[in-house]
Amino acid sequence: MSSTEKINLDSFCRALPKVELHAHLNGSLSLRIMKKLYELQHSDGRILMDLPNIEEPNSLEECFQLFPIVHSLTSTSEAVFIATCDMIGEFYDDGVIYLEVRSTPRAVDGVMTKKEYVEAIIRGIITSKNRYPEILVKYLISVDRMKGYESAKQNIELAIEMIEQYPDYVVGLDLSGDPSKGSAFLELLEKSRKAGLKITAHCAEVPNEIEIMDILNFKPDRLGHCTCIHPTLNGKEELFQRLIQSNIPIELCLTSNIKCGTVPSYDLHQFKYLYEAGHPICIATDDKGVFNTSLSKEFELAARHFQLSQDTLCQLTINSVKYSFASEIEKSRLTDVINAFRFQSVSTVSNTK
Ligand SMILES: CNc1ncnc2c1ncn2[C@@H]1O[C@H](COP(=O)(O)O)[C@@H](O)[C@H]1O
Ligand SMILES: [Zn+2]
Repeated sequence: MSSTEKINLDSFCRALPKVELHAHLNGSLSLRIMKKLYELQHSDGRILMDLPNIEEPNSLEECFQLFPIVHSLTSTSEAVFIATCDMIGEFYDDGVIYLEVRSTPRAVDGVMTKKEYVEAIIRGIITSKNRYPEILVKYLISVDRMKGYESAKQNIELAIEMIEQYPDYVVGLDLSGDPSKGSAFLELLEKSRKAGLKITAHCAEVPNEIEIMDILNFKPDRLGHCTCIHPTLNGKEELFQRLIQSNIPIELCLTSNIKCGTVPSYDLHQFKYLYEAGHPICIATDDKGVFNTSLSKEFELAARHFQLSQDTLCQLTINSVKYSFASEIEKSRLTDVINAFRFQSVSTVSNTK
């Protein structure tokens, strides 16, 4: 690729109206936002720990060591609110028109309850509607597989309460957390499905055939990663075929998998096999702060490594709208925005020929 082609792809990916379906709030905080939150703690005289040098992780283990550092900066309702607003602002600046942010309710003794944590995020989303009217934001409440049954139950009950109170904002549930630990709590997730919450589950970030089959049989609305399923990535052909038959849309986060070391190189990412099989997929960031990426960069990487045309990138974004947890009216409006861009960019290309 020549440098002019690279610049063209860069600016196309930035201009493309994008849809982000897999972003963890605390993992998405850039160094700039972390420094701002740190200064805030400092000025309040509430320093919990010094902000260490945040190095990019080289493994899943190193990645999971970073989250407690970020969590120490979002340990009050006010900090969670600011983090939410600023993170939405960064996605907006990157050309994202629809964002589903996910986050695990966290209580801090004597400072914040799980409900206050969730309400701070919702307040952040509502406030951002005025600041950034062109981006529509929804919230998925996360269950951390590592934190045990009681915590999972609390989060799910809270999610059920919140979808009743804030149906425009809280739309789903996310199963996440260190994939090498804990449990998927599928029987609890069933309860939230009955309450109308959509479900997305991290699946197969590490090899675990039994759990992968359990998750596929549970049929979440979407899946995250699905890395160790293809035979070239520590999976098996039967598992891959079972995944393809499920037709469940998969959120793919290229840089996250490379930096966590679960995929050896971009060219060998499961994107290739799923895209070639015509499986429903979407491009997402996972933790744009921790992995120092952006949704535009992820689109650019996918385009470069899998030879995707600009029109295919538009189509992938339109597909993401389809797999989102937005309402049908919202989906129709978002699709119109992307189609308008697609039409305009096609006519610009033909006019310059
Ligand atoms: C890299 N791959 C991943 N796999 C699984 N879970 C992940 C993750 N990246 C992030 N999280 C989950 O998101 C939390 C941070 O955001 P919140 O505090 O919820 O906003 C992490 O503690 C973990 O539970
Ligand atoms: Zn994730």
